[in-house]
Amino acid sequence: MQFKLRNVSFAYPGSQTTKDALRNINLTIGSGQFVVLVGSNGSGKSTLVKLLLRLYRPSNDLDRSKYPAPVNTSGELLMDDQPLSSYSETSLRQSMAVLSQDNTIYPGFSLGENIGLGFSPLISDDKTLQDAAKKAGAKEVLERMKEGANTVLDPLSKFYEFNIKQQDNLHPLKKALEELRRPIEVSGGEKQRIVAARTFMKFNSGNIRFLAVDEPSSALDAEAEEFLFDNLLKEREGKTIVFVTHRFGKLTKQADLIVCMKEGVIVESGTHTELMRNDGEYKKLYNIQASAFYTT
Ligand SMILES: Nc1ncnc2c1ncn2[C@@H]1O[C@H](COP(=O)(O)OP(=O)(O)OP(=O)(O)O)[C@@H](O)[C@H]1O
Repeated sequence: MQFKLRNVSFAYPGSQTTKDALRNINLTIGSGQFVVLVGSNGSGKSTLVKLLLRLYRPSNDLDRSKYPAPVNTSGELLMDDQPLSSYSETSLRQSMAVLSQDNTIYPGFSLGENIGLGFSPLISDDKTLQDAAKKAGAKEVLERMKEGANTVLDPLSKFYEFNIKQQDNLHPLKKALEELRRPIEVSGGEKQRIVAARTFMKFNSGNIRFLAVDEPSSALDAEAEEFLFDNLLKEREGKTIVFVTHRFGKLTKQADLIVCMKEGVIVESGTHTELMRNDGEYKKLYNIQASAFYTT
């Protein structure tokens, strides 16, 4: 999947900020390229990813008969040389996968189903579920639970008590009720692993041509993060991948293209070696992180 952005500017509807979230973005992402977006907080990385996923659109790219034009947005966004807006929502959702900071576990579904929803035709296929869980580091989470993949964190059930006196703590049904009401808690990092497994499950459709990864690892420990990122890159097989990260080093060194953003504009782009030769923003950010590991 190839993307071309031509003079794309974008402001969030109703935004109170003085500058647009993206300004005059010109960028080509080649088919099968691994692109890493870096830059300081608020520089527009997530907004750019949301435009590629068509969660928002620049106004020239909209069918104006259907949408009122939002202010301050303009430009052209092409996917495989056609306006992104010309593709059906369904075909886009089927060909794109996203892993973001959102770690929603759907209530009423078991952990296994939460993973399986990534590709519902195989939701009951235990081997595929376990494989997806393993690649995301979620296997240990399932193994830790008494009921494994059948664990439901929030069953969305209501329980009523009749004829059990409040003060009768010895009543056997009272104890059973308390057990039923107790929510099952998992940590933020464990939730992120389950959600990541859902993305690996989605790859089973065989239709994914674009993967967007937007800082999904804020709650993961360093080992889990490296394991997840390595496994995501193993799924590359011709997919175009755009990765948003604040961590420099391993990922940026492997990238075909690093796009460095600041205050809504692209300030530099190139490979790690090229950008380290420039005395620009990327080198500055890289050196700040690297200095934390220097010995004094
Ligand atoms: N939903 C929104 N409504 C209004 N303004 C928004 C919204 N989301 C982001 N912004 C603004 O758009 C700008 C770009 O935000 P964006 O989230 O794209 O930055 P980012 O580079 O991904 O930041 P971070 O590294 O902190 O995740 C910021 O000024 C931000 O405040």
